[in-house]
Amino acid sequence: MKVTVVGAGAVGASCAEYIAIKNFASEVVLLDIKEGYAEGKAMDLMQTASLNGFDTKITGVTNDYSKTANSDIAVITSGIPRKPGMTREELIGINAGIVKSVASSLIEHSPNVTMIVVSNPMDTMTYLVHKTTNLPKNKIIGMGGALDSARFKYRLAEALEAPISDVDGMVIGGHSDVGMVPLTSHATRNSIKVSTFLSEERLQQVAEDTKVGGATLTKLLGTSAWYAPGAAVSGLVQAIACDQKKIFPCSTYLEGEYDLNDICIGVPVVLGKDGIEQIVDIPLSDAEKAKMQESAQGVSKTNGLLEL
Ligand SMILES: NC(=O)c1ccc[n+]([C@@H]2O[C@H](COP(=O)([O-])OP(=O)(O)OC[C@H]3O[C@@H](n4cnc5c(N)ncnc54)[C@H](O)[C@@H]3O)[C@@H](O)[C@H]2O)c1
Repeated sequence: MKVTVVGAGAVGASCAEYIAIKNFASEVVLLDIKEGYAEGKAMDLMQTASLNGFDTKITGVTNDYSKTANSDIAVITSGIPRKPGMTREELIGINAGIVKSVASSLIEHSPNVTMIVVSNPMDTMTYLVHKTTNLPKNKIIGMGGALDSARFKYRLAEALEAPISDVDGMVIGGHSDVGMVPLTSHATRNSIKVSTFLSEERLQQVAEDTKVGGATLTKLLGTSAWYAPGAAVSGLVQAIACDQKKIFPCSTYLEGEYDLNDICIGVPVVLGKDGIEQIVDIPLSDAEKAKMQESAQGVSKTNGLLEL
């Protein structure tokens, strides 16, 4: 199993590290445009192999796509992250050009690759890959909901004063501060609806804290976060590489599901060896349906800024 990660910055390197530590891939290629940067990150990570007990071979390359040839899975993290006060949508001008050219270079050397898009604004970047490549839709996956759901579970556990392993919940919709739809009515603590333990006001607070989870960290760190994003990507890569058939909310191209068309947005999907193997249409309340439609309008507006 060969995995390429484009962008050896904060998220790319964290993602490569988690993939390696989970020890399911034979090879990870880190690629960056900055001379020597990916080579340095790869060497540093390889020097943790004997300490962390993994055999995955990590190599770093400067913009040499021939070294990525025949990758099974490729992750795109290249591009600029947001700074405090910025929205993800503001990154579109620079990141669209980067994502388009990176996707095309990857496919040139790995025509059967499954692509995971991370660069922001992620739903629009996933749509861009869908519109500008000939990859089938099941092989184009946007990562946002897996991270947002992890943040949701963190906030739920905090409110419940319960261990995170006792909590389950999912965030669908667009990967933006206003577009996320945390499914509070579906969230559970060990199969019991969280509304049994938390007031409606507290649940609303959990949802709001989840939606601004990225912005909260960007303010604290001065740039966007990387540990949880890297871990979330590694979870998707593992589900595909190991044919796990796990359900994650991912951005995928919709053709009528959730009453949406011609858009990539976060919905629950089954991930296995064929990438997105099923889109799971779950019943939503009227309020959740309305939030999903509103979220989709926001994503479509950003998609409208693309020069396709
Ligand atoms: N989808 C999500 O949930 C999520 C979460 C966190 C961050 N992000 C996004 O991921 C992206 C990366 O964030 P980061 O914190 O790792 O940023 P970073 O600046 O640390 O790393 C980005 C890397 O991309 C490289 N790069 C730029 N242009 C390139 C090109 N054409 N080819 C190859 N490499 C190139 C840069 O040299 C840099 O090393 C940002 O757009 C950020 O907003 C998304």
